[in-house]
Amino acid sequence: MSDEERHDTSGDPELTGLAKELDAADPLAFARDRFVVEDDVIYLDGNSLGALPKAVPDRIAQVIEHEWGRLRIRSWFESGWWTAPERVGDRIAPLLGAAPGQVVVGDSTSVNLFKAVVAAARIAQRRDPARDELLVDDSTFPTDGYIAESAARMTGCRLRRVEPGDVPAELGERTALVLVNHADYRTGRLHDLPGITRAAHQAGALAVWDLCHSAGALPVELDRHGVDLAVGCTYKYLNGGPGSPAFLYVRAEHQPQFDSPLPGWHSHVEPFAMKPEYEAADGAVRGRVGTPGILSLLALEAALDAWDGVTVEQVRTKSLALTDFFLRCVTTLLPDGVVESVTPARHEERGSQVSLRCAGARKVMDELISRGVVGDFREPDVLRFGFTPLYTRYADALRAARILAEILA
Ligand SMILES: Cc1ncc(COP(=O)(O)O)c(C=O)c1O
Ligand SMILES: Nc1c(O)cccc1C(=O)C[C@H](N)C(=O)O
Repeated sequence: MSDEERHDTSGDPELTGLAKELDAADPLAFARDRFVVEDDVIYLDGNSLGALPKAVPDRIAQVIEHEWGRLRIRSWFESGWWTAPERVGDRIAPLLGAAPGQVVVGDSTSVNLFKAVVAAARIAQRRDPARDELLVDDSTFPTDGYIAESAARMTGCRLRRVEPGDVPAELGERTALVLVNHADYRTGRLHDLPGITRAAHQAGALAVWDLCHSAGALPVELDRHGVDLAVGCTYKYLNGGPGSPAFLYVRAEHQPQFDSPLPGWHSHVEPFAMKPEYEAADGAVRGRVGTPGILSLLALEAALDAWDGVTVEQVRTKSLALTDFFLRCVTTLLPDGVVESVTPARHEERGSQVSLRCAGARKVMDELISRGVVGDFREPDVLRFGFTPLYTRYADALRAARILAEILA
């Protein structure tokens, strides 16, 4: 008898058998070994901070000892530090459905949001000076709203918060841009990126997307859907580490008009000429500002090795299967009515997390964490469980649901 069966106190051996079958047939099972994960902790918080990829510590030790310790200043060019923002951008690009040369990595998501929103407003206003309205997702992660508010003031616009589903109806001839979170951080709802982008274009506006909760979790297909600008963090499903640099996507056709509100010297056409006059470089480089945090950037680059031989389509298939299975376990094992899923059941509307509303959610999450199930609590009453297909097993989903059932029994 296996450990799992011996501990099968749920009275539901069917779920145990199913988890075992699903794990045995999982084409991504091999990827778990690429991460530092323990068998006695179920980590369902990769949508906040991804687990540590095993390739990172050795690579960072080498960068510190050799590139920084010995080569020192020479590493900017001899070790490829200078071009790392574009190089790492091109590593991430296929996961976003972007052709090379459109993604640059550096700064935080908040800073990239600022660049993207101001630059998009400037592009829209250059086409039509009467465009003075920014539409922002009213359920957005707060930083986007704060930044957009400031960007609106800077560009002489006014900000209007609208529900993502209402964006098509709310667009008008004064709309400069819409800014929407692809997946809602609280509920895990996936918004209609192709439809909202299309509607924005039909109204003559630009579409800017925050991909923090979708990059590395599902196919985004930025080029195919005509997205204008996008940003996202790399410390969630891309596992780049705490504070790892964010990415900025500027569609190739907009790059010549991309007028950065933060035109630092790393975005200059001739940075080492050190001229007083600013002249923007071409291409994705234009999205850079100043000296990037090289250790974090190179940690992210090493972390991306965890994707070798893995497609984002495979990740999406497993993510939906994992979240379906977790929801089934929750429905089967928990007493009726103690939790309510606020994550859409329809696959087209679901990101890679399950959020359950529950009375006393904060205390329940504390208890889950003390019993080795790490998710997080989000105001006001949400238990949030993120599923990272590269290292999460179906058996983990089942065990998490069982422990939740024990707590809520
Ligand atoms: C949708 C979204 N945008 C932005 C951020 C954060 O931005 P930053 O990395 O600048 O803190 C987060 C998470 O922290 C997020 O979930
Ligand atoms: N970015 C974070 C941070 O700097 C500290 C703690 C948590 C985070 C997060 O990523 C929060 C996350 N974006 C969320 O969706 O809630």
